[in-house]
Amino acid sequence: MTLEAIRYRAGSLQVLNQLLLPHQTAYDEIRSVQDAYEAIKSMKVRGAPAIAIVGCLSLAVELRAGTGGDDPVTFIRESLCHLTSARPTAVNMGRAARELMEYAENESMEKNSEQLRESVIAWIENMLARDVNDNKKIGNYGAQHILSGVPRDSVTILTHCNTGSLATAGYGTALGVVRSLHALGRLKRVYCTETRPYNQGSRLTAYEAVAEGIPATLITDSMAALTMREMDITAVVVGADRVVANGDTANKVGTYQLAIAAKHHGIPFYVAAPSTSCDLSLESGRDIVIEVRPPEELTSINGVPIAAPGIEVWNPAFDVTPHQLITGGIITELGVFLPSELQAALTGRLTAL
Ligand SMILES: CSC[C@@H](O)[C@@H](O)C(=O)COP(=O)(O)O
Repeated sequence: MTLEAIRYRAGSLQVLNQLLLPHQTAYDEIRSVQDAYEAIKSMKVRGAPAIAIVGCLSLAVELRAGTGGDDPVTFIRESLCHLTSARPTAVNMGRAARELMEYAENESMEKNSEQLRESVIAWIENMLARDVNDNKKIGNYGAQHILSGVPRDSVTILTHCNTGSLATAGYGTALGVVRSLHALGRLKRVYCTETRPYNQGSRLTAYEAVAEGIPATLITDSMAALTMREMDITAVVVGADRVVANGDTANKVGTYQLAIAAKHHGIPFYVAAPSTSCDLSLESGRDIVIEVRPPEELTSINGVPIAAPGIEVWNPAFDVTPHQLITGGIITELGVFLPSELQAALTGRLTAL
């Protein structure tokens, strides 16, 4: 079974409503940029690559319907600016916006509005295939790197949040590495953290693992250090929302404490992310804007209150793992790099932000 989180046919876009998973499989129609903005903000769609792809595809849908009239460039600029503001930490939407705007402006110099629309739509549609291809390369590089470090037949991975088909155009990043290990017959088991407060691990990663027959065990976030000590974890592999020039990485809150625990237990800690999640314009993780989400995500589950009424809440959605703790490496579609190697490896390959 292949999970299809994003359904796109020319002019029509549907997203799997991840707020309803794992109990209901329902697709929501995205007819406009505003629909996409709301789906991203409310986390019907989430995961750094998927946010950018759905945002841009919604623009393609509107362009195909003729929105923007004789001045598509202005419409594209305003739409991309709006979409980028939905969730600030992941860099992918901002990067896609920058690249697409540059492309649209260049195209507008020699094409009429209709031709410009067509070429911008084609650029956007290409994002889907590119992301899946990149993820498969990440899966392959990551699996080989992890296996090269161990004499064993099979490995045990611990992962966090959801970084699979539901967070990308398909296959996934950190979960893509797990998929590749499984396809090679070398995965003994993956431990997935529940990932409070939004439960991407228990609702989404567990759903993907069960659907595909990947041997997986769910743990609460507070069991991670114990699992590392007791369950012979070979490597911790997580995704990223933004990897900056020195290798510091913003990812789902809880990643930082996993990296500290992995270091304590001598377990290699990997970040798996496409180069589109890297941002060489920021020098260190201190410069990353961390999204703070509504208190209700902590105080209730599916509308049912679980916390003492009146308690104050702090709900940062992400944390930053310092590069010193990323001991295994950063797995990209271009290869696996130590944090200290990343900037040189990507310079000239990424457009400036
Ligand atoms: C391939 S997804 C990588 C990251 O975006 C993922 O680990 C993560 O932090 C997702 O956070 P979310 O808040 O669910 O969008």
